[in-house]
Amino acid sequence: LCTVKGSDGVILKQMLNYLVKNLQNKDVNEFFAFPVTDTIAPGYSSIILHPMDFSTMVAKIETGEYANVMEFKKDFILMCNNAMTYNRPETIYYKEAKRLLHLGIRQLSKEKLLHLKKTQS
Ligand SMILES: CC(=O)c1cc(-c2ccccc2)c2ncccn12
Repeated sequence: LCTVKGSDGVILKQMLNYLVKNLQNKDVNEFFAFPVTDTIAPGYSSIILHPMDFSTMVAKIETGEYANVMEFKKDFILMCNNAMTYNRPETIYYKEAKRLLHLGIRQLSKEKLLHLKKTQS
């Protein structure tokens, strides 16, 4: 049961869960599924000060930390930019981040979200 006040929170959560699932499906190697550790990426935590990954985004959706889609989009862009900062352009991680970023920006574009909102209501 959601009160009238809380109803938009439920709809936003549904929408964000739909969007994060769509984006995760594009990360076929699951490079962005979990936080990058210093073990697999030497010096990562001293180079990347604001780490982000899909599991963290999913947790933030559940705990209602995103007030709107724009805040969610910011974390997605942060996650891709981190990978394009730490990894060299010739690496698969950089390339995957660049591809994911472009696919995500398209999916999160205003017109796409407007259409999604219409289909939701
Ligand atoms: C996202 C990212 O920067 C990343 C993911 C990985 C990664 C590799 C294997 C399995 C899961 C994540 C990674 N490994 C070395 C250097 C960077 N990375």
